[in-house]
Amino acid sequence: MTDAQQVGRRALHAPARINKDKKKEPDVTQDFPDEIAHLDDIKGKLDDAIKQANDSVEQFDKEYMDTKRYMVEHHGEIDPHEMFQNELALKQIDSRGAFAVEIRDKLAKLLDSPYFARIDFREASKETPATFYIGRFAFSHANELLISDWRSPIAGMFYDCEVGPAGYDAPAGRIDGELRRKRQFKIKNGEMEYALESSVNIQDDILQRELSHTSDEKMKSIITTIQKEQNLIIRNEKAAALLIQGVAGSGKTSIALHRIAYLLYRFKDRLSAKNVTILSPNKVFVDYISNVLPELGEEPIYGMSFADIAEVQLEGIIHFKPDKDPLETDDPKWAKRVRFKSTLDFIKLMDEYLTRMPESVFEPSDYSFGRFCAKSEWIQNRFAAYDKHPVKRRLQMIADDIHDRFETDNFMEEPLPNTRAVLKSLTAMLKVKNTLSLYKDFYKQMNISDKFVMPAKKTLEWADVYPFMYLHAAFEGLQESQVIRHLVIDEMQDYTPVQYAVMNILFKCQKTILGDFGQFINPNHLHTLGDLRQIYKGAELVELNKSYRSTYEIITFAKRIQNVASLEAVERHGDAPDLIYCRNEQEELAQIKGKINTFQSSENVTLGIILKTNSMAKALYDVLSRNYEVHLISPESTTFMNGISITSIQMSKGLEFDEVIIPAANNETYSSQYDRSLLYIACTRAMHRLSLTYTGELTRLIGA
Ligand SMILES: Nc1ncnc2c1ncn2[C@@H]1O[C@H](COP(=O)(O)OP(=O)(O)OP(=O)(O)O)[C@@H](O)[C@H]1O
Repeated sequence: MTDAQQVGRRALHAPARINKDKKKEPDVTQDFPDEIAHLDDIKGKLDDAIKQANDSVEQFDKEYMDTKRYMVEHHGEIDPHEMFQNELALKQIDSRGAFAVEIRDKLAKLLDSPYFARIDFREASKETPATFYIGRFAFSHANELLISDWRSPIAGMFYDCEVGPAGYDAPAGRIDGELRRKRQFKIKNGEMEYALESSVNIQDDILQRELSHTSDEKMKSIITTIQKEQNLIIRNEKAAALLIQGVAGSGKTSIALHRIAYLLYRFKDRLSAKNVTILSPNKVFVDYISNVLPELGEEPIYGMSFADIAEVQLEGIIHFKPDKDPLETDDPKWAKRVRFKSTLDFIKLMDEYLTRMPESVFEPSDYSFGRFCAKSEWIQNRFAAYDKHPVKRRLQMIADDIHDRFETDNFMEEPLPNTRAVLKSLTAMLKVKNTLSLYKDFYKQMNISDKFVMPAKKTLEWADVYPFMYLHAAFEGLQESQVIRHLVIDEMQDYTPVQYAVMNILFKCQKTILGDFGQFINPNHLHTLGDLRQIYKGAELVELNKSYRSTYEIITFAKRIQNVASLEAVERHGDAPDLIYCRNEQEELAQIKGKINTFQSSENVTLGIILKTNSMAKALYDVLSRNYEVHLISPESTTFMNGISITSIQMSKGLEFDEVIIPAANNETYSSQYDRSLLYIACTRAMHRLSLTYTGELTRLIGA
């Protein structure tokens, strides 16, 4: 921070963990008496509003009970019409009551912390500035807007602009002017903890203060400290597909969720939480992020995995095996098959096959019924005309056409075949009857039969599931989603081009796709960010290079493992990572137990013990659970909990812990280039403290 900036700000209550030099702490009441008075005023008005909201909730309750009682007491006497009217009334009271409860709950949350910022903005056309307080939700009282929602256009200036010339895009057009003042507050339990006047964009020390907190059980909202580059992503309304490549801890997941909250607010008339879904790596992660949207006053969104989608699409068509853990599967032929199907070239191969497929599988002949006839050339022409549709749907459309044509010609009212009978005859003209035969044919035609192996009858291995769906889309068609209007794909680097190709068929909607190609988890995936950009040609790509999660020391250490040149740490300091040599495994276990004991007596809330594989995690869990209360996060787990978690690197993706221990950090366990990425992921899960224990030689992946 420059001297000028230092002068431009007055910290009224220096953040506890940051300001280590013991300056006299400023007094909030003395330095900002106007803000204390304003807060009291707002609290009074919120109290009023809460009372009114309570009255209205009680009123709806009473109305509901009265109507219900009336219906019960006059059950035999009420005619069906009146009964229907009463039931309708009940439903309406119920939904209005639920709305009143929602308002009351929002007000109660506001009372705890009504706002976190104030901006004074003078529009160019006006003489005096207007004051806006910015909070989690908007609040109006007696027709006066007292708090603006953080997502409102005007609030955008708080994140984007410094004091001086500023402006924002209002629904009616651009409004320019001057930002005269920017203040930030921390209000907790209705009390002002600190206030800060600032001439710089979001204060670093407030950010640091937020980051230096110990973790919560679930991911939390970051509206008070959203950074300018993050705000740009959150408020991007236009991009049909937004690709966010961000280093570990850069806030990708957090921003994606805030973006959803923003879009739900901005397009409330056409977008609701049920129109949004997030594709994420596992159920623990879905649980971990589940609080963010409710905290922002929105309904939670639905989370699903690629396997969930495949199950829905392939039900009754074919079975499939779950993906194998590449770290625990020693099968080079399988690995080769998986690698082969993980590239953009593989889609190109499928596309090459698909351009010829319709004509090669359908060989029409004349279709006749009595004196009626549809010539093969005519059928062929109709088939070509419907080339935007899957093969089997085309046949359905031709069957309709034939039926219509015969009916038009049928002036003698002779008996005619129904469409189903016509379709049956047309289907008989197909050389391939189902997608499985087609899928096999693809491998045969392309001379790659060795790349397709079925683990059991009518069962695909995981690497074939999405390629199969891709062909199925062209042959029979997939069930495209009409409900989903925004799709979020997290951990984008984990999915192959063909999986994206299928997603694009299923979800023709706006997409936020985020991840980090520096955090590769699957050694058998060969695709790159460049491939993804080829798939999403018109997409906007945003890169985030600043890591907010971990201390400077942890990030500097992680860079010794994987030298991501662009990776930048925030200036938040902590202990240097601890590298602990142990003579043997018993000693290593004793060291881990020592670290657990220290953790238990510290103020930290979460400790992650992260091992390379799921089976290593299970083995350590079996030992430690004899003496400690520990949670195992395995692929079957569904929830994230405070306390001590033992898990694999694969399962730790997307999660974070106050403290992380990485056992077995030796050459034997971590040696390949691929292990580099794994170790990097494990280290960057730590927020405040990191320890690595090892026997033998320390992994050589940790550079100087
Ligand atoms: N502007 C911010 N203000 C406060 N905290 C932030 C900010 N941006 C990110 N964070 C915090 O940084 C941490 C990492 O965020 P998040 O998990 O969204 O990052 P990510 O990029 O998805 O990480 P990874 O890829 O490593 O899983 C979270 O604790 C989040 O709250």
